[in-house]
Amino acid sequence: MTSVALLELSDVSKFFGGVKAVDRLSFSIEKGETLGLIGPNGAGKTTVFNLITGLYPLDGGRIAFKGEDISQMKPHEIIPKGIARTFQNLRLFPRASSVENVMTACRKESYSFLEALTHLGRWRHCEQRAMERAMELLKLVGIADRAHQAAGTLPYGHQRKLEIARALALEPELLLLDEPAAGMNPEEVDELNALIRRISEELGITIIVIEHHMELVMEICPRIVCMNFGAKIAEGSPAEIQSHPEVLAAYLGEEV
Ligand SMILES: Nc1ncnc2c1ncn2[C@@H]1O[C@H](COP(=O)(O)OP(=O)(O)OP(=O)(O)O)[C@@H](O)[C@H]1O
Repeated sequence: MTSVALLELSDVSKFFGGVKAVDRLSFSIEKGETLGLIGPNGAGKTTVFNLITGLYPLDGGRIAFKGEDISQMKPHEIIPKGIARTFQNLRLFPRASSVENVMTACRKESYSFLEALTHLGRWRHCEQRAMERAMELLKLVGIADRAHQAAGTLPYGHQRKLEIARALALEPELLLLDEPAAGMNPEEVDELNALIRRISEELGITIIVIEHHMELVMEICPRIVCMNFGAKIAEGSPAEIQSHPEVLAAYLGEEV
């Protein structure tokens, strides 16, 4: 029996008017892999994440998660299947504390309206469990000391880590990271490198990472897909990608 890829994109397309944002793109990722998705600005990378998570309907092709066709599903149907993401433009609740931001994603058990109103019964138990889990995740990403600070007042690098903690609270099998190193200083990028490895190795989560920080991508991703103008132009190991003529041409003037 052949094994089924965790996620498989087959001939996926998305058009915005005359713009081919994603053009017959195919790639797959196996459970446990960390895959890099790179390409120049406007190549279509974020649109790929928006298609995988159901934010946009596909104009062509098919996306399968664990063998199940999720192409027509909405985000609220896809997320519980085990796919979580972070956003290029952060989407935190800025006035809520860090721990509250993570707790919004943790809560899974249900309680009655009356229990919520009175803060009694299952409500108290659920809140306690969610708080403990959220604190564990803040510790994992290295910002537990900022648990009670308003998210919007955190340094930018910390906000990025907080988004990762919130995505992890959904207990995903597949984590999509959209430019996690954006706005981070070199020390924070090193910490992010270690964090992504821990998420992969200790939590066993499969990861696709969109990133312009080439050194980081080359270090953490054994396999990389490179896009340009919506299409895949190369796929391979960091060494193969760095010497690929089409990749070099796409990044003309930029160091890969
Ligand atoms: N909602 C939208 N409406 C219209 N055009 C869009 C929309 N989203 C993306 N596009 C266009 O689709 C193309 C791909 O955009 P996308 O954001 O996916 O690229 P990207 O590779 O993530 O770029 P970057 O690295 O700059 O974030 C671009 O030409 C962009 O302008």
